[in-house]
Amino acid sequence: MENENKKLIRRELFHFVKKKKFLYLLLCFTMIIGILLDLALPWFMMNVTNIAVLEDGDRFSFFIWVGVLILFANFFFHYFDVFLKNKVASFVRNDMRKKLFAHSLLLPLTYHDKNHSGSIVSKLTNDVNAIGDLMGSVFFSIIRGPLVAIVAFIYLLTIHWPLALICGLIGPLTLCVGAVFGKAMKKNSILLQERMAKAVELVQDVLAGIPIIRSYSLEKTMNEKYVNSSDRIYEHDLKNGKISAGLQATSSFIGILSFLLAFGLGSYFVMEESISIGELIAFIQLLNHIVWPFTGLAGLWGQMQSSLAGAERVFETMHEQPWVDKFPSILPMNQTSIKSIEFQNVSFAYQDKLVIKDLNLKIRGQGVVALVGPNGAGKSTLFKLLQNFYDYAGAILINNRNIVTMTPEELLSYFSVVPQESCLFTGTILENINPNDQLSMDDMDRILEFSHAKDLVEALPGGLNFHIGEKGSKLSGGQKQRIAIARALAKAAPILLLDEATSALDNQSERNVNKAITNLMKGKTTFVIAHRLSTITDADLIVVLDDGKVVELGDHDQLLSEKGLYHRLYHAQFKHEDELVIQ
Ligand SMILES: Nc1ncnc2c1ncn2[C@@H]1O[C@H](COP(=O)(O)OP(=O)(O)OP(=O)(O)O)[C@@H](O)[C@H]1O
Repeated sequence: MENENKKLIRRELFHFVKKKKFLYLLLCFTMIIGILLDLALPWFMMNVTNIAVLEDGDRFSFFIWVGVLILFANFFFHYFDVFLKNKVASFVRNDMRKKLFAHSLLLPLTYHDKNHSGSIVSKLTNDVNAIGDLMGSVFFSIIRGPLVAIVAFIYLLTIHWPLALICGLIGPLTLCVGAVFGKAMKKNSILLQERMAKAVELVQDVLAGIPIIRSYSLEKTMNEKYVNSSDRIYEHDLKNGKISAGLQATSSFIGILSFLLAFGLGSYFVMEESISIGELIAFIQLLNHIVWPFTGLAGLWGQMQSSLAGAERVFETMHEQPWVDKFPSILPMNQTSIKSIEFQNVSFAYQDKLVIKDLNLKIRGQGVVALVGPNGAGKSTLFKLLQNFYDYAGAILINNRNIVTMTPEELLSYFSVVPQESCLFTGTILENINPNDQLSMDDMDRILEFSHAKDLVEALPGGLNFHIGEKGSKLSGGQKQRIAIARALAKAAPILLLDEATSALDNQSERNVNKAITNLMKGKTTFVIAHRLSTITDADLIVVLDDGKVVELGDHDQLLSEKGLYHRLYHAQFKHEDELVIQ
């Protein structure tokens, strides 16, 4: 299974190679030229030394020009090599980022329920960057090192094969060292990335809740959590440092050992006159290309493995089945009038927890339907099921059509939603009310008037172009809610889903917004989740939910006279309000 997974990831990564094959071919070309230039230097040193020993002035001046040529060619190809690798890496990062973000937007709510949003942030940053490095410099360095070593070894054989064979033993030795350290580095790098992802999740949680942190004096606790998280990162960082130090020290040991060996034996062969001084210099220079690629390979191998682990995390998300295959188109205006909405034996569980239990409910025509019930009864869940955000057992029908037979565009065009928390986006008021730029300024004017947000918008600097800050942080709770109501009005759908929509408003605003909502509700079907039962006494139908089931149904007076759960909830609330007044 794990191997299958690895194969799949390699195939995914290979897609990039196919997509950018011209760039990869160019990089292969610059790599080969780079290798030849690496080997040209020892060849140059050998010749210049031999010429100097022979005092051959004519050939010396020729080799000076060869040296200049090698120098500039090296500069030129080095520049292109690094530039092209960075270009590939940037392309891969950009491509992955865009695909991952788009895919995240299409993932079902079940995915977001199970995974912290910080994990997607971390995949979009750390993991995507690591994949970019892998597909650029790391990939080529891993190929280049052994290639250089093989070519250098062949060259060594041509200079003096017995010495080459003795020194060539260094290659497998460095490979073993690399394998040992590389394995340790891989394990630690994967843990390091996981720790970093956890730290991002924590930072995101904390920054989103700064006001609460302040109110509850949670600074110390949160700081301790972050310190703890950062210390875990530090531990793995330090361990990477230790492994890297061990690797470098051992590499250096083997490197120096090989030089001493080559120098000692080489000098002996020079005395025996089976090798020239120039050849000995070239030999030692070439040894570099055998020792360092293998020792460097260990670090690169570790880096590659941790990048592959990042790729695994990214592709895991990319392979999650999306809710819809492509972005739904901009929702059409839906003028359909609602004749009926029906829940038929609907059951639903979040993971293992059964939340809606064989629920049956039929609503006919337009009007206001209030959903009431204790916390956790399943009211908000019904809103989500109505929009088909989760799979469930049973059937939900709108105008006698099962909602699962509708396209997402068709289904969602039925609803305007005002959530409990207004859920505004960083940007201007205009961008929040009219995100798809569908409305004319006249429409906007009407909507602002209708939602009693006109005065509020006019009082803000820049009016509709006022920047509301992160999630509307520059607006009061009531102001945010009025903008959210205006956004719902702008959609003008036939079913309104109001989740405690007026809970954040002051009395005056609530009156204004209620007037707007009353206007809007005409000819529509409105579901209201209300905890303050005083706000829904006029509802056409009150549905009392308890533990995922409909336990009572009727209007306010009927339900009070039944003296059931609604009666208890209503009187408990009023008793509580009376107590508050008496105090
Ligand atoms: N995303 C989720 N994952 C797992 N369980 C959830 C999720 N959302 C809600 N629940 C659980 O489902 C149950 C019903 O939640 P729901 O939000 O529908 O209740 P509610 O009636 O709207 O409650 P409240 O009045 O407190 O807003 C609760 O027990 C809740 O813990």
